[in-house]
Amino acid sequence: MSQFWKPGGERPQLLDDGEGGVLFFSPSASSSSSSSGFGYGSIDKLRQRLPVYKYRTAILYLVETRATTIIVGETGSGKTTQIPQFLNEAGWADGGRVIACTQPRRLAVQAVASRVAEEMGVKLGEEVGYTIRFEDVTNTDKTVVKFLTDGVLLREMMDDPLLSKYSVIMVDEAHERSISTDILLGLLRKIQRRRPDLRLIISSATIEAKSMASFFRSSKRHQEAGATDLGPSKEPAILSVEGRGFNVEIHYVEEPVPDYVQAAVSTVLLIHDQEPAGDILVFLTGQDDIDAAVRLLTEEVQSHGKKSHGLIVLPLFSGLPRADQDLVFSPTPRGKRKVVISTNIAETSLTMEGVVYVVDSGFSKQRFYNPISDIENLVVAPISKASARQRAGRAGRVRPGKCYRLYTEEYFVKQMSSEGIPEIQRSKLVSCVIQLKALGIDNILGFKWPASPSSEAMIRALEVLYSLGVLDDDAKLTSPVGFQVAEIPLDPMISKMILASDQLGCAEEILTIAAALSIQSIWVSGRGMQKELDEAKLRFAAAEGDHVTFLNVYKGFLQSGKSSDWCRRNFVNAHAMKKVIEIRAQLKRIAQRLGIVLKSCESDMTVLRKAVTAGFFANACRLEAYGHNGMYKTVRGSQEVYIHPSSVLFRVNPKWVVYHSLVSTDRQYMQNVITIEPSWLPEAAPHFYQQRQLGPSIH
Ligand SMILES: Nc1ncnc2c1ncn2[C@@H]1O[C@H](COP(=O)(O)OP(=O)(O)OP(=O)(O)O)[C@@H](O)[C@H]1O
Repeated sequence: MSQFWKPGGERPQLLDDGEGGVLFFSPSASSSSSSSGFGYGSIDKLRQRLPVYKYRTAILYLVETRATTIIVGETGSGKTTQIPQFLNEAGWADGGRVIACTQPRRLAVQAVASRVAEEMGVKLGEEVGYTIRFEDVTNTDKTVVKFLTDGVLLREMMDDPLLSKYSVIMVDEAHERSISTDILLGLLRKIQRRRPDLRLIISSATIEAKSMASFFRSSKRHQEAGATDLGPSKEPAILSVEGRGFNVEIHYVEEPVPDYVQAAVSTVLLIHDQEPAGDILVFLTGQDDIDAAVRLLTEEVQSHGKKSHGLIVLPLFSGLPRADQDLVFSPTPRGKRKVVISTNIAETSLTMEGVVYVVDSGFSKQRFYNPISDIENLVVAPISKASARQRAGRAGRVRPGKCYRLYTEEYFVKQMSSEGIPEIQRSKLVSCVIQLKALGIDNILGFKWPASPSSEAMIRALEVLYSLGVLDDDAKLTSPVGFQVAEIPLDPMISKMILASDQLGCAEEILTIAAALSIQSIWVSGRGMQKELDEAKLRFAAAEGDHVTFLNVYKGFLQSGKSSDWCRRNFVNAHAMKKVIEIRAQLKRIAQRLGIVLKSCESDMTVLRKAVTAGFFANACRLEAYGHNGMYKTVRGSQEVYIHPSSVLFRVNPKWVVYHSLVSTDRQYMQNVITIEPSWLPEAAPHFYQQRQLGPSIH
């Protein structure tokens, strides 16, 4: 049975609800443990006033005596920033050991590490550091508290399978159930058996605490009643931290809104007009929505409308260059109000000091994969109640706040699902399988997951990896290709494309393409000005397709001296181009480490198209019916797909193409499309495509 604690006393008292249930604190806005008398004092005083502080002794006692502690607490209760400090103060980082705290998102890792360094009065990168993909701000001799993405911790296992330098690993925001979190939980469970000294903390605002506890519970044989001389008890403890930050008043719309972007913009203007000072954080779904909202608000500001006087409008999404992300966290000038328009990257762990108002569209972009058709879509889908609470929790962190939900209360109560579906059950598993293989997990189908993925999805992934030449007949990583692909921290299809470009002599161009494919779009959103955007695209359009068009835009951008003005005139997203340059520089470093020769193919686009095919052959499609927007079928699954209107090949009807991704609206649309020759497919993946499968295409 799980055990519960209440605060107070040196040695915490056991609290049991009698039914093995978890004592969740009500998410309603009515209570506020720290709002009264919370003045601005020293950092120590602020720390002591956080709800989690009262549980300091209980947490340390549990970590001492239990292998796994599950901590459930409201947003803003202080889990992320305080628990690693408690552990450090209690000596868990003595003797050269390190305390790790993982987050699903890079932005949260950076922000939380800076905050904890500030609270501890140390320089970021010394006692407190962080590591995210492509960026390591730690000091091997000094760092005692390290924040990192769960993906990076998985990569660290490749060099140190038992994660031996860590004394405690805190997996934070576990409720998000990202693929990397789930893989990590599965592997940590294995590591625990070999390292009784390792302690795990799983923390979240809303987590299925009991199912998580049973996942970490050992078999009966290993169970113990309490701590013994042989080590900590294997029985996981559940601690529910009661109390929250400041009051957040929730407002709902009375009627469903027809256009959430427009509704978000109107709500921002209304708040600005009617509410006292305080920044606004708006949650939309992706770069396209965000660009549209930023434009609508900026136009309003530029027209000097009274309603928007003093507004500073800033976008926030993962593809944003570092300097622009930093703007979001910089203090708001006196007399101004910042409006940050974000994807769900701002949903968890972040504290933006000035934010008093949150506007929640109720949607986010989510991945959905169908293993039968082998199609993965990124679709705009309703969020869960857990996400809605996280979003509201971005207000009320340093003072009371308000959250405006752009959906009705009835919808929230009756229709919104309480938790999202774990990402592992709705994603393609190619990257996940290669990671497990690289970690020496041979029996992938027997791996114990917190939530099992479908076996069809597993088999599909094994099949693709085999065709990519990454796995051999015994389903082991091939040498060198498999090991190299596993080493590049990108989608294996992109990694394979990069390796192929070495042999084909076009790595210079392919690195640019790989960088452009890893951001959402290099164009500004077409909302409301599609015609101008289409005309601008024509200036760069290449007959071969979008990948070569990227190269033309990239050249133009460099020739303009990376000018924002050039971007504006050409409807190119300046933020996105700066990010492409950043990512390309990182990829170049990786390529050099792998010994890839950075050669240019100059104007030979055939080798470049062959390199793309070497990675993306599984996404090959054949034209089935000419038309205004011709109908294609995927070669493997015979699924009906169409070229997306944003592609330069829209309406061109090329006979054979490969695409980078699919998006589903009224139909399945291919995004980022390039023309190929069918004879390249069996060349690139002989096991995947036999010549007879390809058949004749229409002429
Ligand atoms: N950068 C910051 N500036 C000012 N206050 C901060 C900052 N970061 C954290 N805080 C304060 O510490 C509190 C606790 O933050 P913390 O991230 O530890 O909470 P949490 O329980 O992990 O919540 P969540 O799950 O929402 O991230 C915040 O509500 C805020 O009052």
